[in-house]
Amino acid sequence: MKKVLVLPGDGIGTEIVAQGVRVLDAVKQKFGLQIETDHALIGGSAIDATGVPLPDETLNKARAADAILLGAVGGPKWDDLDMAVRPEKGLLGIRSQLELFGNLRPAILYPQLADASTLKSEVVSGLDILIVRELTGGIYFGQPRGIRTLENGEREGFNTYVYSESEIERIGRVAFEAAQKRGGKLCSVDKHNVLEVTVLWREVMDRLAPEYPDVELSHMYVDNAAMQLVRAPKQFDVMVTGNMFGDILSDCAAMLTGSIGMLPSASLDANNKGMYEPVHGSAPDIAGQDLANPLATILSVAMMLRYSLNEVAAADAIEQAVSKVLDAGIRTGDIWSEGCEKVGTQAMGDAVVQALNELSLNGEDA
Ligand SMILES: NC(=O)C1=CN([C@@H]2O[C@H](COP(=O)(O)OP(=O)(O)OC[C@H]3O[C@@H](n4cnc5c(N)ncnc54)[C@H](O)[C@@H]3O)[C@@H](O)[C@H]2O)C=CC1
Ligand SMILES: CC(C)CC(=O)C(=O)O
Ligand SMILES: [Mg+2]
Repeated sequence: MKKVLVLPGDGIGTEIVAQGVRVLDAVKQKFGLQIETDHALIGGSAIDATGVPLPDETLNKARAADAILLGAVGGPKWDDLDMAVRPEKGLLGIRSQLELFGNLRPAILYPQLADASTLKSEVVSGLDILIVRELTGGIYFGQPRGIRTLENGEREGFNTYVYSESEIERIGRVAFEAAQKRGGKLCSVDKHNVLEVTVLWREVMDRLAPEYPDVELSHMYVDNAAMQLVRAPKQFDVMVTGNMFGDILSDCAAMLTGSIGMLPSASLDANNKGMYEPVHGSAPDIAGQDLANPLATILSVAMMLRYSLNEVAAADAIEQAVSKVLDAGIRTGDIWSEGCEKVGTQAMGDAVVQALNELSLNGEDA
């Protein structure tokens, strides 16, 4: 029996994870999977219930699980330097405690959503890129950090952008291996002209390259990468970058696919144990209104089945069910376009479950 820990979190986290769990239950039934789920608190809801954003009980359950499904954390109620996500706590705490350094963020445009993309369809049609983001180091974790008062009474805030060679090498290997399995192109994104840490980053990527002769490595500055992502995104296959640049570039890539509500992610340790979550946050502006798009979370369940639970057929079935729902013109508001049926979070979950149930086990319609 495999164990999945479910961490709904805050805001829309509870709404979207509920749909993800329904879809997981549906594939369990369809494929006879032996997977048990348990729930725990994280983020603001954990602060409210226990006083801390990452209770020991949650961390212990996470360590014992084969995979974790997370919604999102944080919100204005806890936004004292976002207590719910801070590195030593909450979301960044669980990522670093479990050493989930390898963050895979695929940005795929479903052809049915070409109209929802912010770019012209000829620029994005067929888009399929993978952003590999280092997740447990870099400026989000570097020490020292803080806000201090200077002698003149003025305050200054400071953070440290630091990566060791071994941290760069291990994320580099994840990216090179991903590129080998995909289109054979890897673009490493840095700010080599300004930041010493990324001089080292580039050096390590170059040093790894001869071990992967089937991968064509290139380098790009992050400002240009942001521009190229919206100018000609199909030039990219796999992109690898540090924690903060990857955070920003993946939200940018999200809009190429129509909405941030479409982007799933996997955060993996060295043994492919993983936490799976949508790329977006807790969206307090739409929380509790049945407006959130649950597809990023549902697609994260598919990634969980593929990467950590080794249930590839079930993962494929979820992705096919999502595609069928989009074929049928069913859309949440964020991906809606003229002529489509606008539905809420729960109805989108209903539609995916129904499409799954209608698939035959060899992937064709029943
Ligand atoms: N992984 C996580 O748990 C993350 C947590 N956060 C936290 O979330 C809170 C809100 O952060 P924001 O910067 O507003 O980012 P956000 O990603 O929560 O929202 C940005 C915009 O995208 C929309 N949006 C996000 N997910 C959506 C979905 N599934 N369907 C439709 N629309 C969606 C929101 O309504 C909002 O207009 C903050 O407390 C932040 O710290 C932010 C990013 C990631
Ligand atoms: C706390 C943030 C780093 C979360 C976030 O924006 C992300 O992981 O994409
Ligand atoms: Mg982000």
